[in-house]
Amino acid sequence: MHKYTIKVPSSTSNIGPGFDVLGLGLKLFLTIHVTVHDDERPTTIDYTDKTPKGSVSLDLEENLITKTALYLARSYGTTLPNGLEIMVDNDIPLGRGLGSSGTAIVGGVMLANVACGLNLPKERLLDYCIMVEGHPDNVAASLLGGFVGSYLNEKASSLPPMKWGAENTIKQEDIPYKTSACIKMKWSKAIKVVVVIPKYELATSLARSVLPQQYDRKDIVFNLQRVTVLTHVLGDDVPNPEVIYEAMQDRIHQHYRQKLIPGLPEILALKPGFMKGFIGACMSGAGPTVLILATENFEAIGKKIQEIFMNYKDESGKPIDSYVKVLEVFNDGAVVINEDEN
Ligand SMILES: Nc1ncnc2c1ncn2[C@@H]1O[C@H](COP(=O)(O)OP(=O)(O)OP(=O)(O)O)[C@@H](O)[C@H]1O
Ligand SMILES: N[C@@H](CCO)C(=O)O
Repeated sequence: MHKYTIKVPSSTSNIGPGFDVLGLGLKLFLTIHVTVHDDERPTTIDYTDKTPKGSVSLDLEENLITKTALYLARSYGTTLPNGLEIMVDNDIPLGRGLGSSGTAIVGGVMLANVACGLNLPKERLLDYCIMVEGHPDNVAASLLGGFVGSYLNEKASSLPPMKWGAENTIKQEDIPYKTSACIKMKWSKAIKVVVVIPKYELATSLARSVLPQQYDRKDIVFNLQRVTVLTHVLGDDVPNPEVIYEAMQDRIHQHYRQKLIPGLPEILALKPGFMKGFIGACMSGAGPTVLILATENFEAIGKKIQEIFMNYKDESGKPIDSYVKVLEVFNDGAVVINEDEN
């Protein structure tokens, strides 16, 4: 019997105007403990108490980690072996905009890569992650770590949605190579991330469904200008809050999604100077979590955003409760740690 652990960082994405482009790995992890037994017992997956019972399926064909692993394995003509005892310890809240689905997908490809002895490079694993997730921002940040920008090449963006299950297996040679280009960019050590996480879920699929199919040219140019400037100024050793704040503005997604996140318009309107250390606020991924960039005073800023959320009501008519996390950027991406041979 031997053991190994797969550790995958969560991510935030978009960071304002960088819709489906920008991602940032964060020190909040999905940890997958794998015990490889020497017998042919059926492979199983389970979760620690951090994941509410019933919130995820334990069926290997339904669970996002294991079904992603099966998707990769089957494309290479193999499958997950028997004898695996998988225990998942997840610190990332589901459906909150912290890339939980992206980390599960990355965890799944890393699992198949080790369990099936595929030994594929991360560049190839990313192709599979993008086939599953459909957009590169979260999975690139969780797989590679750090502050990343990605584009999908024409092949990837014109592919039909992938289908689950053995009957829909696609051979690996038919899964496009290099579906995206990813670059890691500098993130200023002076800029910390505060996330305020409402206690309700917002499915990314719903948050994407409210976006328009077409945009005015002026809105596209508005975002292009800002995402270009933003990717540079977030690397400045001495951040300029006024420039970063303006570069964080967006006209592609946040405006259309604010009806799904009560309180968001008031939070997005907060400007540098509203509190010491505050730079700007935006949605984290598809929400409902709010991402705040700040240089100091992190807990106090988070508390103020919590108070704003409390002035609004959720679907049940109750004040919106939330919790605050101050998170460091994680630069190393997903890793496999071999435990001692028993
Ligand atoms: N560790 C996990 N194990 C199994 N399934 C998971 C795991 N993490 C996420 N999922 C699946 O992904 C769903 C959440 O994905 P969704 O894209 O809606 O939100 P998110 O990824 O948390 O937020 P965002 O994509 O905006 O960052 C969960 O409801 C669950 O079905
Ligand atoms: N860019 C994606 C991130 C969600 O994971 C979106 O905003 O829908």
